[in-house]
Amino acid sequence: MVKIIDGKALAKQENEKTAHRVEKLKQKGIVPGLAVILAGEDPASLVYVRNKQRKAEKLGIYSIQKNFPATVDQATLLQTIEALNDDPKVHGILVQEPLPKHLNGQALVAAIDPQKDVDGFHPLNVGKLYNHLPGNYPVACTPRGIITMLDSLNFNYVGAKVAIVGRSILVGRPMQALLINRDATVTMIGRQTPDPAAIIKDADLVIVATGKANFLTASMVKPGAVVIDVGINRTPEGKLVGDVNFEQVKAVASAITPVPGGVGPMTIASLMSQTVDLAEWSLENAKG
Ligand SMILES: Nc1nc(=O)c2c([nH]1)NC[C@@H]1CN(c3ccc(C(=O)N[C@@H](CCC(=O)O)C(=O)O)cc3)C=[N+]21
Repeated sequence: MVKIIDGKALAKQENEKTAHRVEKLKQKGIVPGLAVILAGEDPASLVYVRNKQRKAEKLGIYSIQKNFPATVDQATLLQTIEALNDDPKVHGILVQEPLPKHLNGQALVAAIDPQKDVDGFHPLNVGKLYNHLPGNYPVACTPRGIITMLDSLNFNYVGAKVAIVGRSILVGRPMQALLINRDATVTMIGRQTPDPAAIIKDADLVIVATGKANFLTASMVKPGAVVIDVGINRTPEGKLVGDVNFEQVKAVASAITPVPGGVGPMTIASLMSQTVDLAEWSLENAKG
């Protein structure tokens, strides 16, 4: 029997822990703070940003939103980031993707104080993750949520063969680092990869983040593999679907994430717990 990995239930568990940690911090006089910067009116972004803010408030996290028109210039956003870097009420800052084309997203992320980089996208934090350095630093929220899901299955990383489809800095690359740091053998699949189907068919764990509905079909998957679907696509009828043909693949996989109710809710839960991590770490740093 296939296990459907319930991202909503796991996110609820994590959020309960987060709310409890927020309470403890409040007893020490600290309210964890999250600032979200949004430029433009991408409809999906508006939904995610609203969800993040709602969840933050529900968990007792202080939430600030900085909204700008799509025409906002780079300097204004840099000034906003600098002010948030200096604001002691703010422990986590993120710049919502995608950004309008005229803006330099990398320069914005690099301007965030690495200790407030709640997305884990700052080059310093990416470098720490890639080097598998010890110590506390933020990591990208979607891969972090996927690790929580795999841990809930007691997934055996050591020696596992993993195929990751998609090489973005949001998902594929940090996912690769987290998995190789756990002694998995990871193959990255991009547009130019020869014979991706053969690589996927050999994998014990397949993570798909391509943005193509129905990319992964049953015949591509090794029987008993674990399948994680990071995709979010809207069908012409307005239905939300992932990158995996769920109905087909669930007949072959040993465990699979649904869309919606899989990776998405875990991403938000990870963002919330990482905001609290940053607040806790700032307290430790203040002690010296
Ligand atoms: N700087 C930055 N950080 C991000 O973490 C980030 C981003 N930019 N840009 C866009 C992606 C996407 N993302 C999602 C979060 C939650 C759901 C989510 O909750 N999905 C629900 C369904 C929500 C719906 O109905 O649309 C689900 O899968 O069950 C989805 C996608 C975060 N992202």
